[in-house]
This record gives sequence, structure tokens and C-alpha cells, in this order.
Amino acid sequence: MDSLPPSSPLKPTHRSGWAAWLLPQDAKRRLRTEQTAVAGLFSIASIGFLQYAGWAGYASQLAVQLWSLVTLGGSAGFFLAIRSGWSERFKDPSLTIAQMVYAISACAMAYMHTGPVRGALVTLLMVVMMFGMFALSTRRVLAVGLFALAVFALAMTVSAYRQPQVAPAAVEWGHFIMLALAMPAVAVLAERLKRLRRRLQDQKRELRQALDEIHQMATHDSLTGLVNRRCLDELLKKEIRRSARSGARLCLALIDLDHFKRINDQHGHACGDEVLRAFARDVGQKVRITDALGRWGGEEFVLLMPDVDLPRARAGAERLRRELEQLAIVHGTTTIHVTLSAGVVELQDGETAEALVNRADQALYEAKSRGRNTVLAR
Ligand SMILES: Nc1nc2c(ncn2[C@@H]2O[C@H](COP(=O)(O)OP(=O)(O)OP(=O)(O)O)[C@@H](O)[C@H]2O)c(=O)[nH]1
Repeated sequence: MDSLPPSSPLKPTHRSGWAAWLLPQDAKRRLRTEQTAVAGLFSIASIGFLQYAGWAGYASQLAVQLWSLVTLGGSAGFFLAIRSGWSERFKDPSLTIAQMVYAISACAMAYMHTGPVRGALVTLLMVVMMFGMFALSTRRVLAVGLFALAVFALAMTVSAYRQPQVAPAAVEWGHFIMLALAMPAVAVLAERLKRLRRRLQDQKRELRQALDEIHQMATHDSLTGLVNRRCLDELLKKEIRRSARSGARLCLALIDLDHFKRINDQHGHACGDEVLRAFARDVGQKVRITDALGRWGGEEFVLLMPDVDLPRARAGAERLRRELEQLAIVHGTTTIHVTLSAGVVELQDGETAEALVNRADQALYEAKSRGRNTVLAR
């Protein structure tokens, strides 16, 4: 029974209907699928534009329909590859470079067939580059940029050669020069985005570490490393609620080290601290995995034992008593033997946490008055 686990930043989200069908439960795959879906929606919008160019007579119907088919097929293919998890066999499961190369080639193809409205394809290309800027390293953005330049240079040459009236060489040169100037700007922006992303990741990691430390400090005792009273309080209340709901048994032992003041007085406070640590470390190890041992305060400890009856709980506390009795605690040149007394109680119907601990305290008091080194159950 451990205390509250730190929260995970990527939790599965439960959706229903078409959203559940479209988007996977796995958080990382869901994010990749969403990004691909956004790129796909953009492709569909660009198909709309090409259809308009065809309808207005600026582009050949055959080229428009072919381009629409290629774009739609490519978008659907990438979506399915990512949605199904197939792409996870690759180093980049988002298939960023493949998606960009595909989109750039489709844009260049459309460029050759859209006559006077072909300039819009250059804008489309810049949007494709922007998608890549968020995911790729600067070096890769530059490589993809060079590929785009080469493919568009080819498309421009073919256009100028095939339709010199619609695509004069001078205009094509102008388009090319603008494109060539835009690419370094894309690389600079990609670098800045990368730095920003790295800083955000660092901050996120530091924040998570700080939260883990705060969580540890809020729930654990710094001297012994055991859960502290605040956490024990929460666990106890939770177990009482669970017991009220399911009827499960719950026992609690209040444990106190005998004559602890003497150890402090005779050997010093540091030695007393070492005894507390040794108890937590060596005796605490013998506690069952389903039980919880925590520091209640000073030299007092609480052992929470869910799902056991009183005789078994008594036996559990008795085992700890025997362990401690046999333990030789070494501090510097001093070897110390210490014993414990414990009061063990079982939760009764309708009993509160406070009342349960009070009864354990009374049992502990009785154990002390019977001469210490005693476990008393009632
Ligand atoms: N070294 C050390 N001592 C502590 C710590 N917390 C409490 N103590 C000491 O524990 C001692 C408890 O003393 P008492 O309550 O008189 O109990 P006791 O001497 O164990 O006697 P009995 O319980 O009657 O057997 C006190 O001297 C506290 O100062 C701690 O974190 N470290």
C-alpha cells in the first residue's frame, strides 16, 4: 500500500463516437494522429482551391482531378499509417519528412498545371515548410528546403519551356528567387523554434522534478524516509472508507520505542536519530507489502494493516517486536539494543480514525505498564 503516485502528464483520454474511432487512446499516438489530421484538412482545403482553378478554366481538368486524387490518397495513407500505429516502427513515427516530401512533390506537380494561378502553390509550399519547422531539426529543415527548391526549379523550368506565354522565364526566375530567399528565413525560424522547444522541455522536466520533491517532502519523514503523519492520516481515512464500503477488516498498531529518552541522554541525539533510522530501515523491511509503516511523531510509529483480523495483526506487530529485540544498532563505537511496545486494535463498525488511534494509544499505554517490550491487542 503506497502513498499517492505523482500524476502523469500524458493521461489516456476517453472519447466516444466518431472521435473514439478517429483518435487512438494512446496519448502520443493520438497527438501524432491529430497533427496528421490537421495537415490532411489543409490538403482538403487546397484540393478545393485546385478544383476552383479547374472550374474557372485556369487548370486542365485532368491535372486537377489527378492532383486531387494523389493528395487525398496521400493524406488518407499517412493518416492510416499513423492512426494504426504502423508508423511506430520508424525512428520518427510522425513520418514528418515523408509527409513533407510527398506534399512538396504534389505542390510542384500542381504548379506545372495551374497556369496563371500557380503562384498560390508557392504559398502552399511555405505552409508545408511551416509544418516541418515544428518537428524537424534545423539541418533537416534545410535539407527538405533544398529538396523543395530543386523540385520547384524543375517545375518552373518545365512550365517556362512548355507554356512560355503563361509562364515567362523572367516570371519563373522571380518566383524562384523569392523561394530561395524564403528558405533561409524558414531555417532561422526553425532554429528559434527548436531553442524554444528545448527550453520548454527543460522547464517541464525541472517542474516535474520539483513537484516530485515537493510530493516526497509532503508525504515522507525526512529522517527515516517512512511516510509521515499527514500521509498516514490520509491512508487511514481512505482505508476506513474502503472498509465501510466493502466490509474489509482493518487493524492498526501504535508502536513506541521503549526508554528512548535514555538513549538520547546517554548516547546523544545523533545516536537517537540513528536508532530511529535503523528501526525504519531494518525492521520496516519486514513489514508486509500490503501494510504501511509510517512515523507518527517522535519515537512513535503506526503500522496500518488492511484485510487482517486482530490475532493476525497482533502476530504482525509481534514479529516486528522480535526483530527489533534482536537488532544490534551500531553508532560509532556504540552498539545499542532497543525494544518496542505496541497497542494493536481492529476497526469497529462506524469508528472514526481518531477513535481508533485513541484505542490503540490506550492499548499501548497498557503494554508499557506491563513492563514494556510488549505487544498488546484489544
Ligand atoms: N534523537 C531523537 N529523539 C527524538 C526525536 N523525536 C523525539 N525524540 C525524543 O524521544 C524521547 C521520548 O521520550 P519519552 O516520551 O519520555 O518516552 P521514552 O523515553 O521512550 O519512554 P517510554 O515511552 O515510556 O518507554 C524524548 O526525549 C524526545 O526528545 C527525534 O527525531 N530524534
